[in-house]
Amino acid sequence: MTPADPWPAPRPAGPVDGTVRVPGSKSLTNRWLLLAALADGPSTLHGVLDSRDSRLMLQALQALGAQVTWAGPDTVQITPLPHRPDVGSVTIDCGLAGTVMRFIPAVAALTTGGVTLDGDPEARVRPMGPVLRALEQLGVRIDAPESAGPEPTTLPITVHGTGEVRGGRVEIDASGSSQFVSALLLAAPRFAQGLHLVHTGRSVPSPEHIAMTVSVLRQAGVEVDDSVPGTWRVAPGPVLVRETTVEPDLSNAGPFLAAAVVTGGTVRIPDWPAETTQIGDRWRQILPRFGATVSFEPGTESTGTLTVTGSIDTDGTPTICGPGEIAGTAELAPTVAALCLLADGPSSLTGIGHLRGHETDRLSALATETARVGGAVQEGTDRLDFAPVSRRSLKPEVMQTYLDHRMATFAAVVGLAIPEVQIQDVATTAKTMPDFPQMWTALIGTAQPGSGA
Ligand SMILES: O=C(O)C1=C[C@@H](OP(=O)(O)O)[C@@H](O)[C@H](O)C1
Ligand SMILES: C=C(OP(=O)(O)O)C(=O)O
Repeated sequence: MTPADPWPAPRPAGPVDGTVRVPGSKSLTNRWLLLAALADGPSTLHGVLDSRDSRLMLQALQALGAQVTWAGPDTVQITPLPHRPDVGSVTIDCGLAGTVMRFIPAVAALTTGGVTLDGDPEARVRPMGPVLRALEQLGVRIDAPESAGPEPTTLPITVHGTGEVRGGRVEIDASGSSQFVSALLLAAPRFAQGLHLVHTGRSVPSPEHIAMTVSVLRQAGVEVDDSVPGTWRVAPGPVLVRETTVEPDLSNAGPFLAAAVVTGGTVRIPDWPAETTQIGDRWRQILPRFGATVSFEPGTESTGTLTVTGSIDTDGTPTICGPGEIAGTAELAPTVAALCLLADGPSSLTGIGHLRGHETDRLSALATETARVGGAVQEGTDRLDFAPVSRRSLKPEVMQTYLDHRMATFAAVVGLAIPEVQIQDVATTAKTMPDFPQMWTALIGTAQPGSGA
């Protein structure tokens, strides 16, 4: 069902009390799909996310010669790319998916033909230079329209694969995105000499996502040495996926957990992995800083239920502590920012400059939307500093989402505390969570009248 546009953000009648099953992780889905396409035999993946980004990844891998069958709503069977497939001249739509536009060029280099990658207009400003320069250092020819100059840094590009990538040592500056590193590591077992990747810049953002890449490669039997900080060595060799299950998306669990904090209610997320490389596991440390109680109850051997309960004042009003400084939240930043906007004390999100290269310039978008509803924030080059304002002074507005799924969920969390907020283009959440409007409405519907948000 197409949601209304603008969409009236549901307002809870009191504290929410619900259990939310979140779909598969975007980052794990797209890594497993890619590895299955490079594997030595067919694979079956369970818990696969069905969203715009994962469909784009599947279509890209199919264009490069993989065979894909949906065997259930979240189960996909994949027959890998043949050896050196001749794909002719193909165009791949990357949409606005960082994982597709950054991860696919190295896979395209393993085919023969001309593979053109393009995407949404907003994708054409997302940085990709370091991935392209690295592939060139490894002997891959890449070209782009003349207007892009001799060293293209953005879409559209064409990869002219020869069916083989030499591999070996390569240096890149990955301070703009961890995806530059992940992109090269994921295809590296199929490079003739494997890969010795050295990062030369400032720190790499989202280190959790690189740890995730290393972890999935190891689970697929690939030898990876990450013992030297800023350096990764991947041995050439077979990729063995066979059968695996994707964990739920803990980043996308964030807005639902935040609803417990904002309303002083309780939200449970089942199937939470006991151990994970997902950055969303940091909710366990982040949410207590806003006054919430977080508990984990083991269920199966490897998963349990995460429960978050927001804090309530003596007079029954939900309270959100000002957490002070929170560093390096990466893709969690928009949800954390919504809590900072509503918090009773000051807070700063630091080390998030690279969010300017996400689906939109998220620092600027978060600052603009915070100010739109009457929140107080200062935008720095790589930080946001929030000052507390009274909830009563916040204004109902139509919040803009900039084609960014996490700006839509940011607005939904803010909309819990301000009557009559509307969200422009909530459907943009289809990038990673197509059912968000229904799931959100169902959770907010669990709120019972009483002390309210
Ligand atoms: O590899 C991945 O799956 C991702 C890496 C991160 O990118 P950045 O390092 O650009 O933040 C993250 O923010 C993005 O949502 C997904
Ligand atoms: C930055 C994000 O996505 P992408 O994979 O497109 O980089 C995100 O989901 O927050």
